[in-house]
Amino acid sequence: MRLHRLELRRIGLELVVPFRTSFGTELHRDILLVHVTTDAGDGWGECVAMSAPFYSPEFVDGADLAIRRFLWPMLVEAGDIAAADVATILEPIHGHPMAKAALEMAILDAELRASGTTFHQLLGAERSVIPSGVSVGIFDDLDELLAQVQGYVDDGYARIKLKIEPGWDLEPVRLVRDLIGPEMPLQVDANTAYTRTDAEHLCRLDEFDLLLIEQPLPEEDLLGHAQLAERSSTPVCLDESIVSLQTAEDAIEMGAAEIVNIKPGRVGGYLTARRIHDLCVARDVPVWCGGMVETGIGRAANAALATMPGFTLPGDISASSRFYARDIVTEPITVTDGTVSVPDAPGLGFELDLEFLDSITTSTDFLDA
Ligand SMILES: CC(=O)N[C@@H](Cc1ccc2ccccc2c1)C(=O)O
Ligand SMILES: [Mg+2]
Repeated sequence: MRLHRLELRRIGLELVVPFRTSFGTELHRDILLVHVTTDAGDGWGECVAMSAPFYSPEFVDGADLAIRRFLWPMLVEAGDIAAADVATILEPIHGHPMAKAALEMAILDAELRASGTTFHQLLGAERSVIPSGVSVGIFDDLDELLAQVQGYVDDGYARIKLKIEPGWDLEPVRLVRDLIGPEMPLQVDANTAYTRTDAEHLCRLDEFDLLLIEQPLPEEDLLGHAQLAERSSTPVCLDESIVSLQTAEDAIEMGAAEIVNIKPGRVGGYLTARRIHDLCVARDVPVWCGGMVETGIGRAANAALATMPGFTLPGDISASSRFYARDIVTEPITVTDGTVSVPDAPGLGFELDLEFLDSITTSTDFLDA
């Protein structure tokens, strides 16, 4: 297809509850959406970069500039392209996976809509519902945490994930395990907050029968994660460390990743995410779909991806209402009996509520091919 125009649209959304992790507290999302117009129709993508580089090196203003200065001109220069070509065309640019993923997403959405295909049909997936997990932040006090967790249990989520950090780990996990009982799946996510010297302390989480411990150490520390995996009976799962197919392969080879959290934005796009899924299936490594507090655009695409067979663990594809009072799509994602129904609209699986979208738009800019 031939690219005609790119719209860079920034929107602002308040979170229904502050979302606190080991790297900070989010109250508001400043989100970059990309809208591509082509000779075959148009498509939308969502950039999952946060406002500041506390989760990974990218941030929304940087992604915006990388798209304007480098990524969009390279795609235009390439002429007649398909979504499957985007990652290769953008290969010369180091990093910026979330910016790249947003553009690939928009082109993929346009391609799928033009052919009347849904994303999960393209992926060849059999499932039409997926188990839904929820990510629970850090709170000022334990009572608030337990009230929030009880609410999600009542909502019927299939799995609880707790954010932890030094000073907020063993006790909250113990209390939540007592609250939800021994059967309910429970896992933790440290977002790189610990160091290798915390290994013995982290092994004390083994008593709570967790599904996994997610990214306890810094993203560069594959060896440290492999050493922890040796000592801990709780499987080690990587998130921030897995930035490409290569790092996924190396992490698995080193024993640093017993489970992988797949996030299309973090690895440069949905098509690379699919390849990482295929690698993990070949290596018998369970995967699940992580979340980046997406709008219904990313949420729909993630739900389709999570229908693939290797996604054997509940992901962080929660209901839109977990984070937002109102979503920008006409069919917000909802959770019923612990599952999300995979959207079956053509394209990535959403239609935009353009009136609401316009009401929360903070800037719009157009780049012609
Ligand atoms: C659902 C979940 O825990 N996501 C990330 C961390 C995270 C947390 C907060 C965020 C706020 C704004 C944008 C991205 C964010 C990502 C994770 O798995 O590590
Ligand atoms: Mg994580």
